[in-house]
Amino acid sequence: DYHWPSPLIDQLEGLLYEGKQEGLPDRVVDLLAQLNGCIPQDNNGSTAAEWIRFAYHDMATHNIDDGTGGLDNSINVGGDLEAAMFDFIDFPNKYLFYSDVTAIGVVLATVGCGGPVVALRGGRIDASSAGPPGVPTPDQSLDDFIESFRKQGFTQEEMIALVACGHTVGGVHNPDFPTLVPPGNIQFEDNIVLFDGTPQFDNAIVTQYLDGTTDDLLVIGANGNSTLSSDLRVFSSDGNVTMQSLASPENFASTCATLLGRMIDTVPSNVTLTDGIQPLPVKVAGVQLAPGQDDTLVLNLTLRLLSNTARQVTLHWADRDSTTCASGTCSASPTNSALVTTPLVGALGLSPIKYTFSTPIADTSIGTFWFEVDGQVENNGGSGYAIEQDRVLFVPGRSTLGASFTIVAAVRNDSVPSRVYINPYQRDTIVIRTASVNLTLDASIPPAAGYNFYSGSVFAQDFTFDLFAEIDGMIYEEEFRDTHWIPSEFS
Ligand code: HEM
Repeated sequence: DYHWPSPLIDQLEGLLYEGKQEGLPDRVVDLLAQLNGCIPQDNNGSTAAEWIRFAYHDMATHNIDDGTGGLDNSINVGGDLEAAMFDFIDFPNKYLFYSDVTAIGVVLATVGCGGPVVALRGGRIDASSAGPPGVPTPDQSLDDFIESFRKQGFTQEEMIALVACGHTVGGVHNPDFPTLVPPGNIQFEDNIVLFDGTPQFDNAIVTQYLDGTTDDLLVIGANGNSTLSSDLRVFSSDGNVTMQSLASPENFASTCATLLGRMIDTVPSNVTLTDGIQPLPVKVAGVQLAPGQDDTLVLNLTLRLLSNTARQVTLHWADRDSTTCASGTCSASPTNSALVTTPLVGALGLSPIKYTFSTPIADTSIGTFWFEVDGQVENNGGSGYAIEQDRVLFVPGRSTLGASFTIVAAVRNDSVPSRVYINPYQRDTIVIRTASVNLTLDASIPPAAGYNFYSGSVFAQDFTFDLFAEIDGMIYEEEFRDTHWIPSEFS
């Protein structure tokens, strides 16, 4: 029973399977670019390692005895140093909680570094208060580690494996552990010593430990001092039985997929996660109806199919106020198609194709659309895909970003709105909801296709937004528009 995906699943699925960037912090988006997030930048570590460690630290507040804590973003409320990952408290956008974004970070970091596919569920809820301290520190005893991991829900063997899975990426940084790592000599660089000889997510952390070639400073310590040798205490705690089993790359990959999955699914007992998020077989995104450059409306959208074989794809639509197109006689072909390639779809053996449509609509307006794929109708389970309203529309083709930051909206000219405005969500390394911005009638753009144009300036370059018009006491809305749709800037 498939409908338009819910915003949450749409967001998570879109990010996972398409590399869609809507509304997500650049630090997540970084992970989408193959390996960019995996290779340490200068000597400052890698984004992938940061996410995996951050997620573990957030989750480490879980207490299996009373069901409290877990992956709930309490790390950002508690003022932990790690909070630099999201350095203010706000929602990335109105659909996603930070803790789901953190879970995505783990999935993308792992697969982006060549590791296994960790299953993702959605539905985490961000905490509003700090959790108890729970993160192990390297000077603690083995008994303390075993008790910490028991509280987090892991056995001793699972502890050994989970630490190995985490410490296959990243390393020890000079500013944090100056007794282990000397300072670098380049300004603004940390100096980092990787836990193993490869930045990738592989079992070199295990094999180098077993064969005695490890550079892991949490194993070898510094100057014969083993106070901070937590990895040594953990890895050797069962006589190396677990580490030996992880010397098999296949076992390492499958164990890490399971344990990292459990790590990100560790949530307070009152939170219920969704089922595992799978790629939708048919996915429609970026739907935008808007007046074009002449006197017609243009429908823009993308259709993503999972199959990697090129298909015959046709878009059909039915008009909003008449029946001229009702039987599907109004149709168009894609203007473009492209393979979707991300580390995740690659690891899953998928190579989806995304079809782009940009179609002038000769008739008044449209109400629904659907597709024909190799002669088969794809109509969203029978209902078609609805254009909910056409009274207020974002006009990417007339909006400009850069010097003027102008967002243009079209409002049907059979009414006068009392207010047209947007709520922007700025996307940077952080994502922040900024104040509403009013759009006012813009006389410099002549009316077209039955619409008047409204515009307003936003002092941000890169954001998503919701667009509203108040007309005769009703509020009409276009949700989740994206400055990336503005062709002059982002084509
Ligand atoms: C006994 C438990 C653990 C201890 C004592 C421990 C300790 C440490 C220490 C001292 C560092 C170096 C941090 C720095 O220099 O800033 C580190 C880094 C790291 N830890 Fe752990 N850790 C433990 C468990 C875990 C677990 C379970 C994970 C995830 C599954 C994990 C993931 C990481 C990652 C990815 C880094 C590298 C971060 C970077 O390079 O920026 N750790 N850990």
